Amino acid sequence: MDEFVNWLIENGATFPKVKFDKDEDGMGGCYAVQPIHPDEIIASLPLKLTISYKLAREHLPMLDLLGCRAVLATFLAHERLLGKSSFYYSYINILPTYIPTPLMYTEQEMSWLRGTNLGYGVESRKELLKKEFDEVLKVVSNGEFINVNGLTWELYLWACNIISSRCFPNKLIDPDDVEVKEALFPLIDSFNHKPRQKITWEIHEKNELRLVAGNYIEAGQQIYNNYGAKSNEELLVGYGFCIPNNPDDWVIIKANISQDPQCDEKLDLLTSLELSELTHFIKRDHIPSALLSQLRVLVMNSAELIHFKKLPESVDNNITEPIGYRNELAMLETFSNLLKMKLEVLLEREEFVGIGSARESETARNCKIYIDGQKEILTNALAIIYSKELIILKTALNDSKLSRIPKLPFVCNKININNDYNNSDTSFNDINSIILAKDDLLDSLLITTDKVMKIDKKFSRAINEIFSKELIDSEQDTILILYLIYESQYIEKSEWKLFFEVAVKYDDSYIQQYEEKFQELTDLYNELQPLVCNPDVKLFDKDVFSIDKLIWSTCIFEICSISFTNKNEKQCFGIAPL
Ligand SMILES: C[S@@+](CC[C@H](N)C(=O)[O-])C[C@H]1O[C@@H](n2cnc3c(N)ncnc32)[C@H](O)[C@@H]1O
Repeated sequence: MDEFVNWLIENGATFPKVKFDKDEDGMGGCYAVQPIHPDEIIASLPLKLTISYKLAREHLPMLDLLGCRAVLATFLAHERLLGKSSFYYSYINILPTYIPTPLMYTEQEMSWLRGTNLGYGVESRKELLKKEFDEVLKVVSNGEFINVNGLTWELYLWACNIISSRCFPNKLIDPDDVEVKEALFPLIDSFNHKPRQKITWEIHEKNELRLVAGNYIEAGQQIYNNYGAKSNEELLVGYGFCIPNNPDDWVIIKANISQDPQCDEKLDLLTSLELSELTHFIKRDHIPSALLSQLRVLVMNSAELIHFKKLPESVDNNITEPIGYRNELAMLETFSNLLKMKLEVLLEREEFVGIGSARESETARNCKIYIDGQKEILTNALAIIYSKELIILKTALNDSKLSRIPKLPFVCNKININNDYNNSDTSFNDINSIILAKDDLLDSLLITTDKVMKIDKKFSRAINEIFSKELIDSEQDTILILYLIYESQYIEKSEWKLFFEVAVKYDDSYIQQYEEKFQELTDLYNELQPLVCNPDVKLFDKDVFSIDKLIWSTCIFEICSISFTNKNEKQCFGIAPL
């Protein structure tokens, strides 16, 4: 370390109140030897000591066609091979020889990341680097500048890890730099990271990089840098460590639309709404509103899609707000299922087995911090979504009690949601009680097979005659389609009188499109007709169960139904009657 300090001082670096030391775990860092005041320069480095991309390229012109990282990594590896004859020897000599990023993990260590986002990405990242290294080798083997035999994959990987764990943006010294490039600043890279630490990096008179304190630092305290608002995933990949309860942590969520039969149409709509970015970052207390907006489009049924696209570009089609109860409930259900799936994979992981060495226990510690953070963010997000679901269900029930039934299809009807909806917090801590409350509200609001079979004995008897017990579960959609026809005969007495009044009058271009499904529905009609009109079953008289009625009820079902998971984890269908 002394040699490094001398090299810095000889070359004009200043850091009068800084001492290099190790903490109780042996990690190197910088400590204040005297109090440091806000705005005081902690350290300054003459830019001639920078290892920049530009410098590396000047020394390695044969790598012209390769990217920034490849050039910088090759330069660093080359300087390390030069040993004492390198100008940077004193600096390279203090660099860690092992940086615990997942790129260096053994198979056993990698197994601890199984099921996480990182677990999927590391191998492909390594392959990419290996290809890049092969390219470098191909190019340098023709020149004399580089000690090709010494340039091993292990050395190249080390250089890549040094760059990811110590680099600063090249933009600092080259503001016109349009690409994202990196540069190494000896000394300035000796400070450890603390999230939200107040500190600034300043270029002085184009020849000096200064680290300036943002707050008071007592003598003896560690002086921290701020590597930026980095998640644990970024910190682990780039730097090989994680921060417990990292306030800048996130979980990455990618909306998957490829299976949707209306994928192209929805992607076009998302593009026109400037919502085509499918990758989102969920934070501890924040779900990006763009993700909710995007999911509203992705869960649209055909009727909602057609009607939404027809709306004039006005406040009416503001997708940043709920566009209808069905759509919103479907969106929240889809989102909560996505979160649950991600969470379950993490909860089902095996515990960290096979920890032997100190290195392994350090890796396991970091992996655990990362995974615990992911679990916590997912659980919080789930709680936020459930609380939104409760609000929307309560509002819907209230509207239904006040007979505020809008026109079909239920899309872009103004929903009066209070401000809590967008600011829903996670102040409750018992997720199970919220699931039960949600289930009760869903049960009160929706028309489900369980419910109609309970309240209508005649219908229930007939359905039990037609369908076996197992089929009643798997054919919930058919049963509800039959129920729509059945109940439309008794509108006056119906519990959902207002809904049926609106539904029987529904006849617009959308229902006409259903004529295209005529053949498919005729087949269904021919299959059902002998069963439902059977005099022993007595569900329908022959004249009631017509093909037109089946077209109408199938259409209403598709417009109004949602699929949801009840408290017993059973997948159910329900008709949202508003
Ligand atoms: C730019 S260096 C910082 C100074 C460093 N300790 C060194 O090796 O000179 C970045 C490395 O320091 C360590 N580091 C920085 N901040 C840390 C933190 N808050 N917790 C744990 N390790 C940290 C990590 O190993 C990281 O790869």
